[in-house]
Amino acid sequence: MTRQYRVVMVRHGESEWNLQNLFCGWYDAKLSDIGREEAHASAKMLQEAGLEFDVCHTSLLSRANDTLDVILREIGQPNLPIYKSWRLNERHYGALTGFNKLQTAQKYGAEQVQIWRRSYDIPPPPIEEDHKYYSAIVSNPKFAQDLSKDEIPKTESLKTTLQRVIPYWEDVIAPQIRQGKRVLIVTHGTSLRGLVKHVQQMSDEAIQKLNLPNAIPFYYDLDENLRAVRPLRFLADEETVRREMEKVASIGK
Ligand SMILES: O=C(O)[C@@H](COP(=O)(O)O)OP(=O)(O)O
Repeated sequence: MTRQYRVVMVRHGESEWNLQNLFCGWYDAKLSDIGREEAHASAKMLQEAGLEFDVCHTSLLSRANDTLDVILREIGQPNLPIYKSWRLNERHYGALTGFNKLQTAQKYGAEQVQIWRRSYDIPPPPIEEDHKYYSAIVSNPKFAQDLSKDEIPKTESLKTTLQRVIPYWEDVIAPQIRQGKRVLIVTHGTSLRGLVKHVQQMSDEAIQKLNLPNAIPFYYDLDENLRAVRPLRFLADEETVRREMEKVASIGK
């Protein structure tokens, strides 16, 4: 019989900067109060689906780390091994970091903003040293262990994000899945879209239309080559998923 594996993924709960509709990227925004509640709700969905884990993966950013902590406590697995990597960080939003998405659309046009947000390979303009949030990002001590200041990206598209996410999947996550470990990944919109594209072998065009909601877990059943045997499945009803996806797709209020 062909061996099948499962992997579960969750985008973090709403962050303070999601709430304010700001481009966030590598800025270390905290979870909002709603985001924390969403993390609890997410844990409940995992529990109701009877899912348990052996190991989990997250980025170096608080919004993903704190969502994972809430989930693990709530599902009664607070002591699971947690792997944290910069490779799972959100895409770097370059010079757009800290700007309001709607105001940016009013300035540059909604079409341009959607190109920056969702195109496969067109990155936002790079962040410059005099940018308000440049120092907060390059001086974040969490990044210093793995990256020199010069190695921290200045901007990233989905394509360049994938170039760092996929080696992590192949070298760290995939071997654990093959060993039969039940893996949970809690990270960000773009790093997850990179994983989805890879696992589901989506085209550069198709992935541009996918908007991942905050804190609704989804899973893949994988074949022996760790490719999805069917599209991702969310642990929420279709109407909720559709509504939450639309919220993410919109440039916002
Ligand atoms: O960086 C950001 O602003 C959001 C994604 O924003 P969009 O690409 O959906 O505009 O990332 P996340 O909240 O998943 O960490």
